[in-house]
Amino acid sequence: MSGPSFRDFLRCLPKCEHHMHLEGALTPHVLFVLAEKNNVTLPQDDEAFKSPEALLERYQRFTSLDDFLHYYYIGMSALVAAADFEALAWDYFQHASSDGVAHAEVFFDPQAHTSRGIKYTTVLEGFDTACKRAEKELGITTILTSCFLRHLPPKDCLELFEDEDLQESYKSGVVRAIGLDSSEKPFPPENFTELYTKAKALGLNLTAHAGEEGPASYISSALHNLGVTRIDHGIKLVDDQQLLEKIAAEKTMLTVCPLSNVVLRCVNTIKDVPIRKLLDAGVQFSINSDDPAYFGGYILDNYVAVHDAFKLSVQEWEGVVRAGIKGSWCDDDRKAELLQRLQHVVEEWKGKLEN
Ligand SMILES: Nc1ncnc2[nH]cnc12
Ligand SMILES: [Zn+2]
Repeated sequence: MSGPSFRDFLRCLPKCEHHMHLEGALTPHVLFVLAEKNNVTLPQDDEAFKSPEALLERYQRFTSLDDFLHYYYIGMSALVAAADFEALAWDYFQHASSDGVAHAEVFFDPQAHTSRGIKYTTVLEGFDTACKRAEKELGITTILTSCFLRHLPPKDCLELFEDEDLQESYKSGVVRAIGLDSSEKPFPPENFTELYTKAKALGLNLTAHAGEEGPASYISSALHNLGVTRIDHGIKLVDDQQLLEKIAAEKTMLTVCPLSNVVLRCVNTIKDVPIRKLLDAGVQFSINSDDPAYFGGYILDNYVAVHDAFKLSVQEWEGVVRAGIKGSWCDDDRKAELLQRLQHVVEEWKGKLEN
């Protein structure tokens, strides 16, 4: 009989997920079911849309971030009713729960829906209902982050940010952060300074994708011009030693997404994700799934892939999970609770894994 595995240990850790796009939980199967229900016509001229199986096979062959985004935006055209958004998010939370996620800070892309005539309030109603259910039934605390699409004109992003429905969602606390995502190059963070200045004035938490495909200078721009308190991806940080030291000293957290980086060809293999370099430099980071339905794995698969490639010790895993808890935007009581749970899990597993 085999003993407990490292995967079991990693599952038991009270993990925080900080980088997950709810629209990225749309599996090919659900996409086809919703397209049929909502009378949405999928592209006829792309063989990949012949069947869910063909689409899944196409997902194994992404060539870049933009190649993925092409499918990601078509996919979400199947989402129409509040119930669709709710079902999508609920499906994610169930996966997150079985992977041992304790706290989830999740992204969504309002412009990808409002641009095709879906009301922001419809999207939010669905996602917020699923978040409340996750808190009640699964004990997962949640934070919603509205992301702005950097390939669109900054003035359009600003206009949507100032829309009455978005402002209401920020002021009521239903949405507590903003982010910046989509095609990274050539859309540098400084294009969005005004948007972030306004979001900061509302007391929102600030983050931005930077240094995924784009250069390390996008990371410093996000920090200096946007005032973000964390960086999504940020793997290009290792190209700038001075910035690496500054981020380590200031304890700015990176939300690293290993399987995503491999599937989108930002790196060749998991071993090329700079996990060891970040650990050695004392940079705080969390490990996340990004778009699990597109990249072949939820959060635990990402943890396991990192473990298989880098063989972190129990103590190192404790440090990664602790950094994720401390870098979360939940309140101090929740953080204290999760830190205590972490200590118990590590105590319990130390003996089991080292014997
Ligand atoms: N990995 C990623 N990078 C940028 N924008 C995204 N939107 C969804 N996933 C993304
Ligand atoms: Zn992302």
